[in-house]
Amino acid sequence: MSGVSTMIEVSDLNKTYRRGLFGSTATPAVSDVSFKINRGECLGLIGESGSGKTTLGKLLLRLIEPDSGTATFEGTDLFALKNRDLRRLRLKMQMVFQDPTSSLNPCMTVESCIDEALKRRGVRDRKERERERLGLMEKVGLGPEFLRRYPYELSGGQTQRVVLARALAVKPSFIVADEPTSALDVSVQAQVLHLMKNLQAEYGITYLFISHDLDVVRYMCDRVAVMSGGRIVEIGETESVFNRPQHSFTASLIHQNSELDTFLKEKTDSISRTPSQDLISDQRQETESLTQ
Ligand SMILES: Nc1ncnc2c1ncn2[C@@H]1O[C@H](COP(=O)(O)OP(=O)(O)OP(=O)(O)O)[C@@H](O)[C@H]1O
Repeated sequence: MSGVSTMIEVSDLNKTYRRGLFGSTATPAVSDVSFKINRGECLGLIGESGSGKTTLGKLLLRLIEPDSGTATFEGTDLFALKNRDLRRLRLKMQMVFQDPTSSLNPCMTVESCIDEALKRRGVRDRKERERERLGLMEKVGLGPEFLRRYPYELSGGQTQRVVLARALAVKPSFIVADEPTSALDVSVQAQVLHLMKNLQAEYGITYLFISHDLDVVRYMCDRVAVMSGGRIVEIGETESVFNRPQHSFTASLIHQNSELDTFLKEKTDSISRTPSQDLISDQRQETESLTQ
């Protein structure tokens, strides 16, 4: 593809969690993982629970350290960075977690949360921060009145919007979104996904989008990587992976998803049909008995 440039390049990344005396209990989480993320794209990461998706996201943000392997971010060796250089790079990378409520400090108002992020970016002027705060709130679809609220005074969807505003405050170029909407109601989920897509288009943000929900991944992502047992078993354009999976694991994941969809649809249909049909037939019987 012409005009495609690499933002992140990962080679042979490995991470094993160790616990117990001298690390006697080992859980391999990421094994020999290599892939690229292009600038401005949304790369989806799917796979069964425990396959290493979150660990991979955390490794890319240097929230945890790898055992071996390399990763570059815009050509810079990610794992060689220290202190100030690492702090500077961290401003370009943000993470949005599944549970928005635990992402915000409960003792800080929305205003202080966003203000802190702006200060971290080095915006010294108070008036300038105030202007940016209002602009960010508008971008995520929240009025200025929300600035005075504490996290416990927000709904799940509003909290995730604040989390996005705070992430945007540092002007990131890369966001790891780990199940960002799975704790939200379906209608709110759609609004937040739509917002994330708009923000991506407006700011040219690159996403690593981790999700169990294949429909969400299909809507959001340009390409998708499939993880199983700590390895990436398949990576490609989203539609081609969904329509022509190359790996048996991907095929079974898609199959399970469509079976689940059918099951849930049948359940919802029967739940929404049964009471009203019962009610109609009850009413019919009542009417019939009244007219007899
Ligand atoms: N801090 C930790 N210490 C020890 N083991 C861990 C730790 N975090 C994760 N693991 C283990 O590493 C493996 C990969 O976990 P990870 O959270 O990356 O998977 P995941 O694909 O994101 O799962 P899920 O979809 O359920 O969130 C799992 O076996 C998990 O139990």
